[in-house]
Amino acid sequence: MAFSFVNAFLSIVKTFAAYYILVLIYRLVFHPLARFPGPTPAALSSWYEFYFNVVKRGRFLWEIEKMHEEYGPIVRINPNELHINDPEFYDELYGSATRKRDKYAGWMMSGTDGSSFSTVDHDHHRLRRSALNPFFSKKAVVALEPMIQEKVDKLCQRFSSVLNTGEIIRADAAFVALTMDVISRYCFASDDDNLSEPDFKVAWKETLRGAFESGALRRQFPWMLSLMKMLPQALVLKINPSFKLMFDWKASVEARIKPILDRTQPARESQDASHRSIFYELRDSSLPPQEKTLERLSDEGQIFVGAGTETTATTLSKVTFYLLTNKQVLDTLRAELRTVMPNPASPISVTQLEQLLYLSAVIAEALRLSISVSTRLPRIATEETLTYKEWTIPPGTPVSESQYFVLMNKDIFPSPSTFNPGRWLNADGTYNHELEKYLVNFGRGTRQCVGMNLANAELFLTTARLFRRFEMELYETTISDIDMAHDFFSPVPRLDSKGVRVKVLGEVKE
Ligand code: HEM
Repeated sequence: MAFSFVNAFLSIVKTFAAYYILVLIYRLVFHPLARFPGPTPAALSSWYEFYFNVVKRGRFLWEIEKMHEEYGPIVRINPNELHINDPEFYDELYGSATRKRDKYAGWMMSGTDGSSFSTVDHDHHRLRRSALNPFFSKKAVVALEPMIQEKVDKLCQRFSSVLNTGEIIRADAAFVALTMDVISRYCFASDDDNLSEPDFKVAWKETLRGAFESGALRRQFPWMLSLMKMLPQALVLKINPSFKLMFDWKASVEARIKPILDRTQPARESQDASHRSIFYELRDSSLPPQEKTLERLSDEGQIFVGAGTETTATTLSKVTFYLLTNKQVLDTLRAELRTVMPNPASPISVTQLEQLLYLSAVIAEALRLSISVSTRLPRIATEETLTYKEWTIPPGTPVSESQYFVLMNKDIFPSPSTFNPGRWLNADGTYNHELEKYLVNFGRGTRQCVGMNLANAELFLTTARLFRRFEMELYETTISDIDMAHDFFSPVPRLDSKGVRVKVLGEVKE
């Protein structure tokens, strides 16, 4: 009996080995992507990417960079995907309302299938997105401004409260608290007031980071998510405790949306306010019932909380670091701010601030260096055959670009690692609008960031009000605390960084 069991086992192993060898031969010789350039190990197996993204933790981006250096602007980065490094091809790849692009299901492993962000099909995405667009128009964000101002007031109070105390503020965590409170209030009409937490609830930053990082693991084992959903949570956590972060995130959003759908929320706090809260409006919208379930809206909510916080907060951390290490830039900025804010605490609106060219240049440059969404963003052209230079791309192939390669392109942005707001201004002092085409942080095409106007409002108001009012210096913070060392979807600096820390020295005199 034992003997036949061993034989059976060996036969299974041999069959699998033979099958796998055939798969490898197919990928290398007969696959539609076989003629595309790239390293053989990447063409053979997705374990190549797994090694760099999971074992080495978010390092595949730099492997892709090396591939482009060796093989040119189009490379096969794994058995099924192509990556292009060409800023001029960006708009073509990301399509438009009429040039349809699906997302790549094999890439969308965020566990939020119901969100607009994770919606694979172009047309289905249009339906979901059309329900969200009105909340993020310029007009809607202007209506939201009093609430954003209130949150920036609170941020300033926290900075003011440590004056003369010697206490250090963890600015990166403060910015996550700010953006988290803003988006939560807008989505759910309530927030956790993270800005009042002594440590700005820095654990949230870790939660988001952990959830983003685990995406690479889920992409390698796509069955993992379905299995996780079937098993009791306690068991999943025993097997892999790192999923706790994702569960916490999901649970916290569900806990906010359920009472809205059940209509058990005590009062619609923002009912009479100038703005509408997103999830109340989605509940009452004309979306079909299957688009209004707790599960689908929780997925949407999870993405709002994730996408609307770390991205903007990272840019504010960059602003802080670069202004505090470039006195001349800070002085020039303050001189410009004085023209619209005669006193450090003068009231100011986003519309007024957006007229300031130097402030606009500082924010554009901080955004550029933020590489906000560092991961590649694959798309599939569904109704046309994409061609790139002499290459005809086989229909159905996921093709991506990465904003990192555009934002750090030395032909477009000479000395790309240098913080130089001046590059956004022409010699005659006007704004260099030609460069804006390459500021791709918010993405392009129909999937472009829905929260762009909100993010800009947060960036302009926070930068102006904080730096017009406070004299600050960095505390034990170096470039390695903000420079991307890992790509976990969003950029992450060295893992033992203690964040961007500042000392508030005083209030600006005039
Ligand atoms: C500096 C700040 C921000 C940057 C750089 C940024 C960047 C991006 C990018 C690149 C995408 C497209 C991802 C893709 O192609 O798959 C995106 C999508 C999205 N962003 Fe932002 N984002 C920022 C702030 C925000 C804010 C404040 C919100 C809050 C509402 C937000 C909500 C979203 C949502 C919901 C999506 C998915 C949109 C869709 O697929 O239709 N983002 N963002």
